[in-house]
Amino acid sequence: MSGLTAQRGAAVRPQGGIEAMVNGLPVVKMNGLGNAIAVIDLRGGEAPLTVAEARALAAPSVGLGFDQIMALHPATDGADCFMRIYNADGSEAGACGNGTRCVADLLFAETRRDRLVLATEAGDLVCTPGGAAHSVTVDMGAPQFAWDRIPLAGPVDDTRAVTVPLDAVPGAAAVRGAGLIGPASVANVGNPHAIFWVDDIEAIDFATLGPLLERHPLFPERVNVSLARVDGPDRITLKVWERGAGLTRACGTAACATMATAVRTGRVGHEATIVLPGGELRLAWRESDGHILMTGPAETEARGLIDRQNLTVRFEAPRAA
Ligand SMILES: N[C@@H](CCC[C@H](N)C(=O)O)C(=O)O
Repeated sequence: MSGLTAQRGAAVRPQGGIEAMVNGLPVVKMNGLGNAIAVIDLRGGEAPLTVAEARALAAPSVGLGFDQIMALHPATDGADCFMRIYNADGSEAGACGNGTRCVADLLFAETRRDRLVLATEAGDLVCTPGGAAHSVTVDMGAPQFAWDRIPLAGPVDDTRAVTVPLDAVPGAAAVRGAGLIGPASVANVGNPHAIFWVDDIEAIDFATLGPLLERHPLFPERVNVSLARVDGPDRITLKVWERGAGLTRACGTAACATMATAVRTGRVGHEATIVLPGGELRLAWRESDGHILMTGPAETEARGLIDRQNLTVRFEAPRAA
């Protein structure tokens, strides 16, 4: 069994690769370019995770160490499953690019199919194999740019260059490198993103500025914040402060939003490599339908069972090589 398997008395869904077992919820610890993902299977009809459960599972003592949980629920409208996405702070998100690749990688193995439709609150995502082993291509849909779809706090004519006044945030203007932050390009790719185009990413104290920008009053639903440096007509280096998770090794949706806004502002062509601290993603903005295609890896680290009563995790012993 290649999916999220676990040992318990009786499998509820013997056909499934991600089987709900009677003494715990199966969980797979994965990563997409170092973005830490926990995939939890609730397709047996178990109750959705609560904010408190998601937060408790994020505690370092539990050992899951995730940036996001992808919780799988029964499919609706013919999709292969419905995904609810939780950040480490317990908040829910409409999209997670790296997590979607992780789920698709598990379900490719479980279903032996090479096309999956994964439903989210923000829409259906079509996943296909990305070429190399455990590489996945996700059609992330069409990005939105209207101010009220980001959303922003008030009308802005040109969302390609939005001024984010630092004096609205106590202390922000004094942070090292804050003066290097110009207007942001904003986009919603199932979740909200602000991309600041900079020449020197490392000159900015992002660990301090990131959380201040995430909660800037311009963004009523908070925002994922990226620092982007254009290295050439098909290459961008990116560092991301994620809403609800902080600095992560990679953020798939940030790469998608960066791609869309970079094309929109004439910075790159329709295909590019986005370089994140955890590695590279291939991005394409398809002209025929305006959809963003993201290709990158998914990696499985460990499988285990969650005891939902006590919110603890027991990992399977690693298999002998
Ligand atoms: N890591 C993700 C994005 C997860 C959600 C985000 N933090 C939000 O709250 O919108 C990705 O790979 O896209």
